[in-house]
Amino acid sequence: MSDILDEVRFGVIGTGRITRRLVADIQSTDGAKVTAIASRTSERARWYADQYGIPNGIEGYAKMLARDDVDAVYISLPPSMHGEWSIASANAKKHVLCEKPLTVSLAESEAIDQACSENGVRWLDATGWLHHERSETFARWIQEEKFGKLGHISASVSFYQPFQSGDHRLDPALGGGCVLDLGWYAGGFARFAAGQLPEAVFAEQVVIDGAAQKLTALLWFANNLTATLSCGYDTATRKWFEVAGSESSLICDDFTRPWNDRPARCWIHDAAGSVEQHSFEGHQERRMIRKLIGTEPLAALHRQALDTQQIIEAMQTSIEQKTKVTL
Ligand SMILES: NC(=O)C1=CN([C@@H]2O[C@H](COP(=O)(O)OP(=O)(O)OC[C@H]3O[C@@H](n4cnc5c(N)ncnc54)[C@H](OP(=O)(O)O)[C@@H]3O)[C@@H](O)[C@H]2O)C=CC1
Ligand SMILES: O=C1CO[C@H](CO)[C@@H](O)[C@@H]1O
Repeated sequence: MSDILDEVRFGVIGTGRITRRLVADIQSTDGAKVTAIASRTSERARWYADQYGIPNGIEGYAKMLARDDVDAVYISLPPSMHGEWSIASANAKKHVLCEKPLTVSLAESEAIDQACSENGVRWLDATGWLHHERSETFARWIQEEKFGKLGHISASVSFYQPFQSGDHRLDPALGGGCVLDLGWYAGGFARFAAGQLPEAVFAEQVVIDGAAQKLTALLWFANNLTATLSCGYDTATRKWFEVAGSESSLICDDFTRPWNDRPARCWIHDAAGSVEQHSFEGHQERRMIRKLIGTEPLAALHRQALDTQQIIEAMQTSIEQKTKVTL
């Protein structure tokens, strides 16, 4: 029996920067295709559909959800709109692939999980790196204690962003700011490597032009495992992740979305000074889409997403109250 449904037809909501990448990823995934794209305006919907070879360009997101030729929805909107449209998609009996960050609060993320479960549809957040073969290998290595006893995790995620006016990343009302936008990657990696929620979190942000543009955080896990997170929009692409153990340390670069035309790398440094390089081929987004439209349980990925949302919420509380927050 195939682990993939015969053919899953995706509708896309939103026509932003990342959409064209994911549309191409869906179109090139076995068992998936894009049948419709919805925009706030008919002009943009039609232009986008023509440009990217999508059969239907639709004005208004709700109309997409009423279509019979859509089985799953990819939601590519500013973060404050993720909850509303994911839940509406689930209630319309469509599977949900929602961009990161899943939502702007743990309660809203849990509501997506509940709506999908009540409607018998599947959901994933579009956090591509989790699905790369490299990440799955890290999880196995950590499980096998390849690095010895874990002592520290470090995650740095930054992009140099010369913002254009109106960018949702600068608008707190749209879920903007790097605590959610980039903290999702860094906090998510810490949760992934630790395999659990932290016991406590302390975070600080730097606000520039009305939005958080830098984030620094400390996380404390059980058994004296600690993590440091550093995110920002003010330095050139910096996507380093490190897992340090009693015997060796794992370092990897280009973490969030390794380009498809070059291998994803990592290095293991041991106490004697030797360095081992590993390379992984593979297309993380296609693997992610196949998991969504497949039949394997997604509970562990849901837990990862909900825990990441909880870490972000704890960081937001810590920033607001200027105190260490216990989870
Ligand atoms: N997985 C990844 O690697 C990446 C993920 N992302 C995530 O994808 C999502 C979208 O980001 P990005 O593509 O940069 O966003 P854009 O600003 O480029 O696009 C967002 C789209 O949302 C729609 N929209 C609806 N209401 C609003 C509003 N009030 N303001 C702005 N746009 C609105 C618009 O589509 P329309 O007008 O057609 O309806 C717009 O094109 C975010 O959650 C972001 O975090 C971003 C980059 C990479
Ligand atoms: O997820 C993301 C990765 O790339 C961007 C930089 O262009 C981020 O801001 C974004 O939201």
